[in-house]
Amino acid sequence: MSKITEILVSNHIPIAIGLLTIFVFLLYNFFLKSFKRDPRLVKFAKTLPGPVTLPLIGNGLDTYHWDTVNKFLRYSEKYGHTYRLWLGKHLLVVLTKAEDLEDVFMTSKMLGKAEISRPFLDFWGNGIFTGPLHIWKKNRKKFQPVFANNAMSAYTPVFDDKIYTYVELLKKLVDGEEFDAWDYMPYLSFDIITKTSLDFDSDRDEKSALQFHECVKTAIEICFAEIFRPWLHVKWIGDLFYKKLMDTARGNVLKFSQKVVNSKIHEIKEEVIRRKNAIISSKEGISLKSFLSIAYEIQEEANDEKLMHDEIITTVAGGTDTTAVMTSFFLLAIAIHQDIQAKLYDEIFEIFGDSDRHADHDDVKRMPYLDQVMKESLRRFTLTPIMLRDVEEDCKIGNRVFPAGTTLLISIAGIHYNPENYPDPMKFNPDNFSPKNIEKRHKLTFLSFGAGARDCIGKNYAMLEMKLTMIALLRHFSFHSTVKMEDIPMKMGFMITNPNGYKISIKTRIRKPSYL
Ligand code: HEM
Repeated sequence: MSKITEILVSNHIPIAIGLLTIFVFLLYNFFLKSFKRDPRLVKFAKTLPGPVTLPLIGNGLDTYHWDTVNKFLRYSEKYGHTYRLWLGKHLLVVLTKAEDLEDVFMTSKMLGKAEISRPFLDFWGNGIFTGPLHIWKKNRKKFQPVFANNAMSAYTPVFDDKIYTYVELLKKLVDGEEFDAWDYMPYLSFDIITKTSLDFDSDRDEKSALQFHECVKTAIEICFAEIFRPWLHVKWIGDLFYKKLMDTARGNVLKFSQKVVNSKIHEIKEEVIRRKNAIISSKEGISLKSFLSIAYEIQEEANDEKLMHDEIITTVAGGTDTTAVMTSFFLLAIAIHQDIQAKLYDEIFEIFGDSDRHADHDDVKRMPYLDQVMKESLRRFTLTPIMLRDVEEDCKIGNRVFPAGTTLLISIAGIHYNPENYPDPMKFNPDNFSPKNIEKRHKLTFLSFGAGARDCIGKNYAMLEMKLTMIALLRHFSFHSTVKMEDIPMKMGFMITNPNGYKISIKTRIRKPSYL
């Protein structure tokens, strides 16, 4: 029998109530201290509209569940393009107006990732996605040449080789039942990113790919929970729920990274020497070993092996689910919109006719409609619906001065789904990206790859990979689906997904344009 029960049983109820009151009082004070808000932020928050806040947790009951990003969209309709939320001691200001974002992306005072997104560090560490500014500045510059536009031709043969392996696999599904594109796309993305960045052949090693994907998914979900459920901001409480899971996820991807480095250490060292003698900014300077050798150099300079693995994990994670989710959504969208698919194939036919020549980087540049459809997919299925940044010094954004310490929640979804930017925003309409329509809009109304100095370093790479994939697939197959556009659910976390899968069927492509 426990002490408290004994006390109750022996009729000492007042003592028990007293102890309970003291416990609740101590707990309240603990949270009061942990969630103490900066008076400057409190004063600023009072000037902004926003939902009712509760003591201590603020708007934690609005943001604790997985529908949070959808809620942000509904709040934008109610409170306008700039509104506030409190999560514990953190003041979040949600921004959804493209003009205001100019002030955010044009200054160096808002380059740091938000303090509230600290849980990301447990998985991605000090890699360029999450690392502190002084490390990010140095390392982003070092990796820039490997992701530059003129480096892409070094990767094109790999893209091509891996994509055609999947073309062969998909041939077995021709004229069959509907299947889930997701059963293929993550493996293709993983094969491509591991070969191009690590010169490592994962060759449809489903176990590694699946494990990597599961670990990243787990980490993203834990981060989402730890950020948007303010009671988990207290580190020991967050750890109580998630530390073991997060440690396992990180441990598994680390093992993969260590396996690759150990198997390649001699080649990496040779490449470090070769790169020192090459002109790095030219495409000849870039090879499949460049990324790994830069990561190795970073480790040597900082005398910190963890940093090399942080960079490897960051890039492999950044290059797997992102392109896999987007190509899956893209296939589903064109399978539903046969007219768009026909127009896309016409553009492909215009360049290749019925030849079997494989596409290269230059072909891609001659395909404006493919670019439009790709951008519309990135908008309509906004992969990363939000970004978090901290205001490091007082700054003017729009017509307000934001005090240092404010967290900015840049709602990419809020911008992409705003009918003022894109009329009928839930319609899949590649004309949104016709040159005429692009010209009419503010440039920051398309934010799929972020913007400014901290935009997606892999954007050229991702676009080329996805476009080459689509060209190869469309030249071999036509895509069909019984799914309706309005029935596609979007689970909005830090990365959107479709919990129902991407159900498509395929037929052999008849190599004829629609006008013949
Ligand atoms: C459809 C594909 C992709 C989309 C939509 C996408 C989107 C984004 C966005 C929005 C950011 C900014 C995040 C923030 O500031 O919070 C970002 C950053 C980043 N992305 Fe991507 N990404 C894609 C593909 C890739 C690929 C293929 C790679 C690697 C090869 C990659 C690597 C990174 C890295 C390392 C960062 C951090 C950059 C920095 O902070 O300097 N991404 N991405």
